[in-house]
Amino acid sequence: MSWLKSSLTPSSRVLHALLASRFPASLRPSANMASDSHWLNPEEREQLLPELKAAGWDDVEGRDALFKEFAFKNFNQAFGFMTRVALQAEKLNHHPEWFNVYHKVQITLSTHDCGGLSKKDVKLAKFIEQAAASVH
Ligand SMILES: C[C@H](O)[C@H](O)[C@H]1CNC2=NC(N)=NC(=O)C2=N1
Repeated sequence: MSWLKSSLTPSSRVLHALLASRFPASLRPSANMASDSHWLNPEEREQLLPELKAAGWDDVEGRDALFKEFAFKNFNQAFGFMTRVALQAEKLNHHPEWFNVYHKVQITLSTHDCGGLSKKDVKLAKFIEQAAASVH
């Protein structure tokens, strides 16, 4: 990881230290830069996560994951939303962890393959936001 530290800018070095303190090395698998399913590095997090946080996605205590609860007018709207997300999840081969009770849908996003957040989670979260916004 020393190469990573030396290439970090001061701000991302601070973020890296924060991440390192929050996620022990055993939980930070080696970054597989080959695909969108690699663990997001500090720079990618600085770039990609603020937009989702502003939309209401939160960190999950003790996990490198994102969480958001959606509330719709009724169950039909909630389930229609879930159906659209489910079809996109299949297309992306990237699936949410979710819970639905009546008009509410709770969604947690993380990438099993890397043990934390990846670009696939960001991509799915953005689709989820669009799907929720188009429910009338
Ligand atoms: C074998 C298959 O590619 C994997 O199980 C896919 C499917 N859906 C997935 N969904 C999520 N959230 N994380 C994954 O790592 C993942 N991997």
